[in-house]
Amino acid sequence: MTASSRVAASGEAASRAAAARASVVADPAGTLLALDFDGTLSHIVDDPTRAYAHPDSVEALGRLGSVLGQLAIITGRPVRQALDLGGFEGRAGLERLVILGQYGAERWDAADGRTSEPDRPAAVAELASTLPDWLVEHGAQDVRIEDKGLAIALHTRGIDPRLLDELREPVDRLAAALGLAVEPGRQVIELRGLGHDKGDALLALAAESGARQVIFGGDDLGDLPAFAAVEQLRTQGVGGLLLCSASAEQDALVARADIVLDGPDAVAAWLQELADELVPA
Ligand SMILES: O=P(O)(O)OC[C@H]1O[C@H](O[C@H]2O[C@H](CO)[C@@H](O)[C@H](O)[C@H]2O)[C@H](O)[C@@H](O)[C@@H]1O
Repeated sequence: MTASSRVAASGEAASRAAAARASVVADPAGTLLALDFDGTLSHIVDDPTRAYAHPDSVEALGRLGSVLGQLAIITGRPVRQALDLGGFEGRAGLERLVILGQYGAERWDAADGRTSEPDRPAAVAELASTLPDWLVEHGAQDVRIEDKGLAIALHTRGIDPRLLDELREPVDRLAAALGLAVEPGRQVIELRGLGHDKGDALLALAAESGARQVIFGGDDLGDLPAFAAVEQLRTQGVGGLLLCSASAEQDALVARADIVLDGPDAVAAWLQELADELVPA
């Protein structure tokens, strides 16, 4: 335990964390480690194109990848962005990394370097063409649009924080009219295709990899379905360890986490400790 990390308050969470960690150490090959990207592996920054993964986390993942059964990044980012910002491609130890992008709609396998992705939904294309005018009509012309192909994110970081709340109802109506899902996050609301989330993505990968224990770490609302997936797996006899990368912006994951870490620096320190334990120098 480092000075920058702390176990969640409840004794139950602490003993679950200790038991899950012992299972991981005893059976690394049966372990799936899956992590969110923004706010967990990378610090939150104003410019989404500059949210690089913490180098200590990437280094630790490279070591863990040689002993754990499966490593995964499960992110709202398109796979290509996660690869560019993470520096994962071609890195030693990450030969079996899987990236599940856009909340599980896209998949990239390091093993063959291939990406599978669905076509852009027609509703997202329609949204893209009407959104600039719609934002002006709603007094939100300063909102920054991030078009991710399968989804469109509306960023309010650096703008009056009340705008996000004010936009919520109109965005809900817009999404319902187009048949899109709304994905709220840290100073962002996304509109994306229906029918998948990080929980579905994690459950499918856990089944595919035959994981006997699953570690998942995240920081934001979009990670809650993955938390629920780990809770579900526990009821089926699969070990589960939930990490929260905590922030002043979002506390929804704290009460459900086994270990609460003070943001991406503490996540990196936790991964380094696990790598030191599992892969001694
Ligand atoms: O699932 P994630 O990996 O956590 O991705 C969720 C969204 O993250 C990005 O936005 C967030 O990070 C930005 C960079 O630090 C920050 O500027 C923004 O305020 C945050 O909401 C990304 O831009 C989105 O596309 C992701 O879906």
